[in-house]
Amino acid sequence: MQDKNNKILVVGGGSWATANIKMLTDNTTPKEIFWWMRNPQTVEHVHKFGHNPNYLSSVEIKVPAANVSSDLKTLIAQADIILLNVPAAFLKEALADITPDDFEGKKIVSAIKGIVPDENLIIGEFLNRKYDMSFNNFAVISGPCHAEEVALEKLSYLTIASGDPTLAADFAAMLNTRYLKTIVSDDIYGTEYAAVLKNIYAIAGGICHGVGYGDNFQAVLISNAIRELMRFVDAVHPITRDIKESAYLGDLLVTAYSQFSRNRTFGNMIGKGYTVTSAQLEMNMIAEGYYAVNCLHEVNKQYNVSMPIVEAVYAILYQKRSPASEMKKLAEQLN
Ligand SMILES: NC(=O)C1=CN([C@@H]2O[C@H](COP(=O)(O)OP(=O)(O)OC[C@H]3O[C@@H](n4cnc5c(N)ncnc54)[C@H](O)[C@@H]3O)[C@@H](O)[C@H]2O)C=CC1
Ligand SMILES: O=C(CO)COP(=O)(O)O
Repeated sequence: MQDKNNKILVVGGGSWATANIKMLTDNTTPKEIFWWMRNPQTVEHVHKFGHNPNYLSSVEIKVPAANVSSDLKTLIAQADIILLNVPAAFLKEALADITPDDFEGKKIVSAIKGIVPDENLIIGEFLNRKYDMSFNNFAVISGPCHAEEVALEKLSYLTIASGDPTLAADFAAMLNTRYLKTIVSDDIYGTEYAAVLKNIYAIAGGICHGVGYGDNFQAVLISNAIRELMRFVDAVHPITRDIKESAYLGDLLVTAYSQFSRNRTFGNMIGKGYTVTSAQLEMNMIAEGYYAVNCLHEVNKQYNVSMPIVEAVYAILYQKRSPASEMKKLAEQLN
């Protein structure tokens, strides 16, 4: 990577941002890392102790204290590449003071797996429409990868998708480590939408578990989910893609089966009878699928793809329908 692109700002203070800081600093390609965290007290804790007190607190933060701050505008001015990593529901709020001029000449990489509420736009589209960002200056990081396993240095694979193959390859080279391998792709839409949908399917899986279905049913649900996902991404962005690749099927599998999955955990609580608010309070982490299903329900009005799993989750979370009876109805439609 040319020197011009070696100043990287990570935006967000959650688990995945912390894991991304670890990957970037464990990788030996020369670079300078900056980190934006919303909360000044958290910044102060990182300055003093070199750990994020709230998420993945065992990870040692090897970023100079002077580069960690809650002043986003100033940090953006210093960076070449901005890695966005706040949940989609809070992205507009995080960027409230940022103008298209602030992003001028910068590359933006999104590690967010969500849709911007109200706008109903995936992150690439949102930045393109609101900040005039070109898809050639944009990349997405996705794939089956839980922050908790990165902290444990368990072998993981990420896909970097961009309109610019050089940006994808250069950013991938900044992440590769002993425990992290990268794959590059040009499918921004498919990669983003697959990541959004798998969160909804993980909620569905969690709800089914919560209401008492077993592993046999879960396997059928997930095999229907990958077909539903394929129908949708093919309708939105019809290019040749192999849905069995890690960024699509792999991401769905990890979220559907891992003990670390936020979305599945959230769904499980809903299935057991928690309200949305009590499940959210109990988690202290964000289940993107909760916000995404509302957006997807809207976006799909334009495409009319058959999405019975998305619709069942929408009915449970937004129309207060009974998880048990919605899942019973859904079960009739699966094969
Ligand atoms: N955790 C993971 O393993 C992975 C997460 N992602 C994606 O990364 C993005 C960030 O998620 P995580 O790091 O998992 O989040 P998290 O659930 O670990 O942390 C929640 C984050 O949301 C912030 N937050 C909570 N309430 C807020 C509010 N009212 N206003 C502004 N910010 C608020 C918190 O400060 C924290 O940074 C999501 O889009 C997620 O889908 C992607 C791959 C893996
Ligand atoms: O996207 C993720 C893993 O690839 C994280 O989301 P979950 O925690 O819901 O699985």
